Amino acid sequence: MPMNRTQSELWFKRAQSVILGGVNSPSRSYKSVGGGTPIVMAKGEGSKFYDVDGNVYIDYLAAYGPSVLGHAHPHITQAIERAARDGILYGTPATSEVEFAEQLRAAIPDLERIRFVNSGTEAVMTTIRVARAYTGRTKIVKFAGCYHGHSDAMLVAAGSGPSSMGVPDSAGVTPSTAGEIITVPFNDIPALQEALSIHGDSVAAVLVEPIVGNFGMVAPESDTYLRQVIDLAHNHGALCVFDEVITAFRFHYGSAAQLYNVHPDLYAMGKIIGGGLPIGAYGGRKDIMEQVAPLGPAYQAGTMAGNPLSMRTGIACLEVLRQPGTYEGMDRKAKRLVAAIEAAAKDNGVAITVNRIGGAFTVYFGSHPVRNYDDAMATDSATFGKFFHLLADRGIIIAPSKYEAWFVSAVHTDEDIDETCRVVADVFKALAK
Ligand SMILES: Cc1ncc(COP(=O)(O)O)c(C=O)c1O
Ligand SMILES: NCC(=O)CCC(=O)O
Repeated sequence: MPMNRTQSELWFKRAQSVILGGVNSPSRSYKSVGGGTPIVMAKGEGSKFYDVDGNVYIDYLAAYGPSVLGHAHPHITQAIERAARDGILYGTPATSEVEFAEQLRAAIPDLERIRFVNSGTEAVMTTIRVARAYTGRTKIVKFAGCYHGHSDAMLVAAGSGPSSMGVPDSAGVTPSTAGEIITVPFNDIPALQEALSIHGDSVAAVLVEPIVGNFGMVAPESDTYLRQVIDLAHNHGALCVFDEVITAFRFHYGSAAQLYNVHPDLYAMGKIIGGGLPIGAYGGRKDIMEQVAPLGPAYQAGTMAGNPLSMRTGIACLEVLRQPGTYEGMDRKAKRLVAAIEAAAKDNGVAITVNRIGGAFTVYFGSHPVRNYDDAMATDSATFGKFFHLLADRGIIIAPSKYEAWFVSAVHTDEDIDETCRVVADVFKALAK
């Protein structure tokens, strides 16, 4: 029995007549999966989504990362209720921002000083400004296919949504802004060396997703890669900024930098640390952060920055993530799911490559290893599109793009995984037909 999606169709039609493209973020459209009407959700509870037609789905989209505790987690809901009773926005200093910053620094000691903002975009955008202020230089080295939000400078060779929409280099970005960005392939030290040997004197920062999440999940190829990236930046008088918007608190209670035992100068964060509420944060070395007003000459501000609602929800999220076994559970469940995906693909003669890091993974259609953006682009988009729709029609939600990840959350049950394994077996059978 095909799912009835009549109400989704009606709502999406209504959406398109008032919201541009029917979506508030292009990634939510089905443009890169062969089209179709995006499913309109009515409710989330635990690991499940309920759409406006009453269909139930298991959610591996996790709102593109933040929903590490699933939907309506009681501890999060309670924190929101309590915070709402105390007033959600002060425009003054408040205790919650101090407590939250202390907890983040306790987990990631490199965050000597922190600032809260409202999105990952803002966090990265500001680290760039701070790096420029500190070094007196203008250029930024980024890695092709990494996505760092939608600030002008970051829309050069951007993976994720921009790539999925066919606009990795956005219109509306001035040539002078784009000209400040130097792009090199990920996992390629000689290319970085070459770029820095040409432009090194004018580079303010090398900016990297330490574990990439935006041309799918791609880890550094060697344990020393990130150390080499940082050392090369420093050898040329540049800073190194880690964009940990996806990775912070994703794989363990802390940063990706800690997994590789390295220390970037600045970090950008977002997503998980807000427990589902809007948030971004940046921080790092005290002498660098002191560039920012009121202590220094670089400006960054925000009416909503550090609002008690996001702070107290973030604190509540960290409280749950600290519970023993949380990350082991996500890793174990994702491992089991990936094994089932690989077995189903093999049984049906469908060539796939899966990159998994802990509870996050990407299924690429192709047999070649995916270690950079070019490799990800070379995977089969049409088959991914079919895969996406076959899953959705059987009650499994993942991101509608081959450049994103499945996120197993702390609240996916073993039964969810069992059910997903069954669906996946069926989906690969259908793909092979
Ligand atoms: C690595 C990375 N940096 C920055 C961003 C931008 O964050 P936001 O969408 O909260 O602005 C994202 C995701 O969107 C991301 O994946
Ligand atoms: N990994 C990329 C994103 O999380 C982007 C979400 C969005 O643009 O809606």
